[in-house]
Amino acid sequence: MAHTLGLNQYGKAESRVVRIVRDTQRHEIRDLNVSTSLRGDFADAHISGDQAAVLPTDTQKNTAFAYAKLHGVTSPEDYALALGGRLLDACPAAGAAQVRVEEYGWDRIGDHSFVRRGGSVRTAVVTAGRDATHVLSGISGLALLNSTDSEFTGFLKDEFTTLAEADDRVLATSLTARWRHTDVDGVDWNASHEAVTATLLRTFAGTYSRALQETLYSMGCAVLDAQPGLAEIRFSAPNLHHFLVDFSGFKVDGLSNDGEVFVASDRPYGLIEAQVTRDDVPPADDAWLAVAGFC
Ligand SMILES: O=c1[nH]c(=O)c2[nH]c(=O)[nH]c2[nH]1
Repeated sequence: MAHTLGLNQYGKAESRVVRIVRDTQRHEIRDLNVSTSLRGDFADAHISGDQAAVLPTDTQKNTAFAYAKLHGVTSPEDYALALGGRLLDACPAAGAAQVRVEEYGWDRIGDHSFVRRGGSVRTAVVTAGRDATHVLSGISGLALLNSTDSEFTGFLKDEFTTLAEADDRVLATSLTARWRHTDVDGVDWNASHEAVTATLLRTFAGTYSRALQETLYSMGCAVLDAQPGLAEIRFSAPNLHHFLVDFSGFKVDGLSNDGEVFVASDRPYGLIEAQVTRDDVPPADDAWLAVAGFC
């Protein structure tokens, strides 16, 4: 039976390219999800298995990261035009290079601190009992990122440890937090939620971090200090790793990566969870019963 190769294209999907511009104290961030596809005369790759015309998807991905530095990212369109042009030049068999970009927006909360636009969800859990009523307010999916002032060093090492000490890294999380109110009468719930969220953002942005653990504890202390009506706060914080892309193998003169281009990894992730309580307030296990996960 005769067969014909029909439409085909190939490329690397969903490279999570994070570009930080850190020429001054005030950093800029562009956070992209980049997919590339090449189309053209790739019949040999499919039919006879000859890959001579194929620019590997791995190379397409590397180019996407390299171009975040070499060309820069002033807009998804401009970056995609540059990357598409380069891929077409690099692969003579291609008749077209398609670059699809999704950009995640971040709003500034400090010189090197950002909160992801949209996405977070406000939560409330009320447990109305015969003797007491408990209110947990909260937020989930609050994505925060510091592009410097974060380190992770001095940790315990054993024969399986390969992690390098990092004295300047990206710290990013998608925070879930719940906080328990001591009093439930006469509370301006909206104002309270706004104030706690503002303290969380301000403390995340303003705290030098030696670990996400330390950052969470600082955020918890700051919230309890600012809000006398709160008994405790609990956090569940994935450590959303941003790995520095290694440009050292690329044959491009002068191309270095000084904390400017990262690959954002979604899994696996560290999961850092902590509770901070006010010393003089009794616990209320009822309030947390059947709240999923750590909080
Ligand atoms: O802030 C961090 N805390 C950890 O416990 C940890 N573990 C790890 O590998 N990286 C990090 N980062």
